[in-house]
Amino acid sequence: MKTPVIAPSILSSDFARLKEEVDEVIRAGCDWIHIDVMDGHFVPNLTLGPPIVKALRRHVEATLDVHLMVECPERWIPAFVDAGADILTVHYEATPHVHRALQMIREAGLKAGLALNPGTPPDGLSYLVSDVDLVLVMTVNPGYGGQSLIPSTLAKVAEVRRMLDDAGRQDVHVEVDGGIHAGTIRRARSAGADVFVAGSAVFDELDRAKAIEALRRALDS
Ligand SMILES: O=C(CO)[C@@H](O)[C@H](O)COP(=O)(O)O
Ligand SMILES: [Co+2]
Repeated sequence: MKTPVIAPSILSSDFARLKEEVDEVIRAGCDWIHIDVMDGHFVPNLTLGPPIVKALRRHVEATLDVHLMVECPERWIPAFVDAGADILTVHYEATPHVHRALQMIREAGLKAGLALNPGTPPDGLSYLVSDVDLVLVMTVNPGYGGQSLIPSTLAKVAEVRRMLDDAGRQDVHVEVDGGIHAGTIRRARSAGADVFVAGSAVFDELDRAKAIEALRRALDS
């Protein structure tokens, strides 16, 4: 089983103090930072773009795990590559050319992620198992932090892990995203996830190191 990774999502951080916020979770031992890019079309919220990723890249060594909740993500891949993203995850539902989008990410030398909304069956993954380095299973409907995990998505986590292992892709990360906190992380781990996005569970707390430690303890419980 892959070593668990906690990836704090900056969506719930104080954007006016972003560098300090990110430094704080890195000091607490996190080496992935989850960055939610929303365009107000694919999801009903608007967040940030390549300049913020570029600014963070100048200051942090952490893995920048960029979650593109945007229509036609293939249009944005070059800009986020130039900005310094390490992982670019595109939504299966966001383009008719998802295979091409994944190819573009890899051709640029980055890790390619495929995201599945709660209502999307994992069947399409069977045609893409060779083209992904990460599968992000949305455990909430995308667009906002602080939502509750949708229990039915955990069966999909297990199905995705099984599909990847059956295809000999044990190397591919399975990331869960949305509603992950000390009360849900263990179930997500048991279902087969190894990367755990945590936004409000970390940044809504005053003591982030304590919040991250609580997630780690819950993982081991
Ligand atoms: O992509 C998204 C939301 O669309 C997530 O990355 C959220 O940022 C997770 O927030 P929490 O549910 O952990 O508060
Ligand atoms: Co996300």
